[in-house]
Amino acid sequence: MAELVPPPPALSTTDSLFLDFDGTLVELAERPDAVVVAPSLVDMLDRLAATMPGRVAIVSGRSIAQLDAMLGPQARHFALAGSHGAERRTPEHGYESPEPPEALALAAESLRDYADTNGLVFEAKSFGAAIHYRQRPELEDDANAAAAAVADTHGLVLQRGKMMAEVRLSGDKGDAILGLLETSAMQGTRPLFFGDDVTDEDGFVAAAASGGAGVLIGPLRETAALYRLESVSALHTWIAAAMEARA
Ligand SMILES: O=P(O)(O)OC[C@H]1O[C@H](O[C@H]2O[C@H](CO)[C@@H](O)[C@H](O)[C@H]2O)[C@H](O)[C@@H](O)[C@@H]1O
Repeated sequence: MAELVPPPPALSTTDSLFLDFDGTLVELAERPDAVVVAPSLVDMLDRLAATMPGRVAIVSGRSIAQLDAMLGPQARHFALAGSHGAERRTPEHGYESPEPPEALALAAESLRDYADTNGLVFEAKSFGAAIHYRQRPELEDDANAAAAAVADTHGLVLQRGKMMAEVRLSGDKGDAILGLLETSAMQGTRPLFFGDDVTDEDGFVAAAASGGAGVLIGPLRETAALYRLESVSALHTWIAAAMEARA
């Protein structure tokens, strides 16, 4: 595997930034609700959004409600694609989402039962539900099989993630990025997508196909990303340097 270099810290008026949340902007935690969002990070994102009006987006597996709760009112200053792209909020179009099918609620109930029975963390989301086995890693195969069966029963998509399995609506982060690139602020810009997880690979492919690039956060692995940054804090440093270079 060839090593990947960091992206040049150069931002132009023709760039758009797409940022994954968990493991990219914030460090992973033991539980979904234990993530720490430093006020300094929110302030930095706010300044970034002011530097690149309409051209900063968070693209996350989290729901927009979860992102709002963690980021506070400043989350309104950038675009959000939540629930792996099933819902989004942009300055141009406001909030957009499909009607959640009844199957989602039924699937969530099944996953909650499974999590309760097995001592796993259950996470309810707006367009999906997840079970987390970080506290019981020995259940990885069983939890993934259970989530796969629930997804299959209810016609939903199985999404594997870091120490979790989720059932959700179809679509992916690549679709989310391509959709956001059609908004007037981002049209024709070069997308850079920063992400750490396998769920971010669709986004790396979409960014490259649109003339931009993916940036893998964390250890090197097989990836469609063109660049790599070592860690969450390396990304924070990169954003600060990129803003400084533009100032
Ligand atoms: O697309 P992302 O913004 O990276 O969200 C992906 C999932 O992130 C969260 O789970 C992950 O982070 C948790 C907190 O650090 C961690 O405990 C868990 O093991 C990770 O998988 C979130 O809870 C999920 O809903 C997101 O889909």
